[in-house]
Amino acid sequence: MPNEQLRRMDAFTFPSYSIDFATGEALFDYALTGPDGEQRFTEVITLPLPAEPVSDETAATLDRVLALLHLVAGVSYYKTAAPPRLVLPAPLGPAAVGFVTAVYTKGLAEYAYRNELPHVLELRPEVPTGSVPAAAPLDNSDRRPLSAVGGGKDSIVSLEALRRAGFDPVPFSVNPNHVIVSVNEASDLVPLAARRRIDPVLFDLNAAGARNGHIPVTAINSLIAVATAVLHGLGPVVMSNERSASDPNLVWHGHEINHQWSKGVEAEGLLRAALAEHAGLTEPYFSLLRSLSELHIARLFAEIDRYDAVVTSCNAAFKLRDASERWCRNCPKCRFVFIAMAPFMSRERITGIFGGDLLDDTSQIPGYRELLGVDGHKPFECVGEVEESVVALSLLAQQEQWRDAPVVRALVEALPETAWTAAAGSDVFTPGGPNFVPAHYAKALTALT
Ligand SMILES: CC(=O)N[C@H]1[C@@H](OP(=O)(O)OP(=O)(O)OC[C@H]2O[C@@H](n3ccc(=O)[nH]c3=O)[C@H](O)[C@@H]2O)O[C@H](CO)[C@@H](O)[C@@H]1O[C@H](C)C(=O)N[C@@H](C)C(=O)N[C@@H](CCC(=O)O)C(=O)O
Ligand SMILES: Nc1ncnc2c1ncn2[C@@H]1O[C@H](COP(=O)(O)OP(=O)(O)OP(=O)(O)O)[C@@H](O)[C@H]1O
Repeated sequence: MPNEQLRRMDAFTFPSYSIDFATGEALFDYALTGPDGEQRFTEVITLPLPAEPVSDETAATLDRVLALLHLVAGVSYYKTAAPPRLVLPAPLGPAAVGFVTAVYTKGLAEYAYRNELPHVLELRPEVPTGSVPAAAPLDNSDRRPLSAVGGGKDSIVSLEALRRAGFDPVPFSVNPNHVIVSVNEASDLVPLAARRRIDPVLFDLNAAGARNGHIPVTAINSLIAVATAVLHGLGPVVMSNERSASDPNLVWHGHEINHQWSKGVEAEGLLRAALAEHAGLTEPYFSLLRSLSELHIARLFAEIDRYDAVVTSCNAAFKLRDASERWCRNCPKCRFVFIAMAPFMSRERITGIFGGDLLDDTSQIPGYRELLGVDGHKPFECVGEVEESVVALSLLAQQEQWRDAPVVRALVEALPETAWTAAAGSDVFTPGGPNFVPAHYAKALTALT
């Protein structure tokens, strides 16, 4: 469909979804409608099937989770046109409506900002009137947790914390690539995996110049994980989303724009509430690392060395096409993770993990100036707060192995006195802030410290 017709689309709708229990294949249908006709999309998500037949109770709970996933996974297709109307297919309770509204507004906020589409920030779904039958309550909180693995340092810290505390976690990933497969192999745990196939029509529309941008992918992966946990009779989905993920990058038209919104604590609370209301799940999902800063997590990661040859946090390694092998060593995330890990490792070890020494490479200085708040705003990437980068730099400046590295020297000179004062009083190693970690899981983190 030509781009001009896409831009005249009036509504985004959700015609149907279904699951085939013989294959685990779930189909999610979407439609953009407008004066020039309709553009349909189908996303296919294949869940791993359990060995035992699926009971009616499990199928009923799963159906409720898939109903939420259907709504949330629509963001990838909505964004090609950004029509003013978002028309939900069935009545929905207030918590679920609140979650879906936030996913399309706050989750698409960076997309709205970059495409200059302020109406997206104000989008309100049209919800058919009617009551929603109450879901049967399901408390699986004492079962083995499903631990989401993204291949980076954070999920490795959670996996090891859960294992060492005796929770016997099941690693789980959506579309595991070679990095995730290697991390799972290094863990020696038996993983579960789901497959997600975006409708190829989307790539054709992108190539033809359709609107594009960042989407709240963690919300989608989270619901696929919850669906898998329900299907396998497992316990809570354990995420590794840190405290700093809740911090916005900037404010635009009075709205916070946060690249990592669906990793933040607000999204976590809204998803939990939606799952409780719509699917009856009492303890479905939480982030074990929520109270920790990225720098703190990097320090914990340094205590674990069995994943050094495989750990990869760089997003370029997770592209659907033309992915990098491991760290690209030239993006904000590579720069941030390097400076966050460096204070807690030998120079030889971190150079081995990254395949190079970023603090020996002066072309990295402009990127580090952004991370340190000297230039521009916090990059639209999964990076920690400015304060965390400043604290990391101050630790490096005190270490013989790092203080004369050319990038460290240049950055130390670039930072104003006020930044050092802030770093000296920083609480980056003090856990804090709201979290949803159940009481009996709190010991998992102390197992690592
Ligand atoms: C890997 C990556 O960063 N991708 C972002 C990038 O996409 P790009 O075009 O360079 O390559 P692909 O990832 O192969 O995607 C091709 C197109 O497919 C569409 N698409 C992809 C995944 C999806 O779930 N929905 C989609 O619609 C999209 O049109 C792609 O162009 O740039 C895109 C545009 O800005 C981003 O949308 C891609 O981001 C992925 C969805 C992605 O997985 N990103 C994560 C690495 C990521 O950003 N994680 C955040 C968490 C944020 C959150 O709130 O969940 C983080 O680490 O901070
Ligand atoms: N493909 C995936 N399948 C399942 N969960 C994922 C996937 N990718 C990321 N996640 C989860 O989403 C959350 C955010 O991902 P993120 O990339 O920030 O984490 P990470 O890979 O563990 O660590 P890092 O921040 O070092 O990259 C984490 O809980 C992670 O486990």
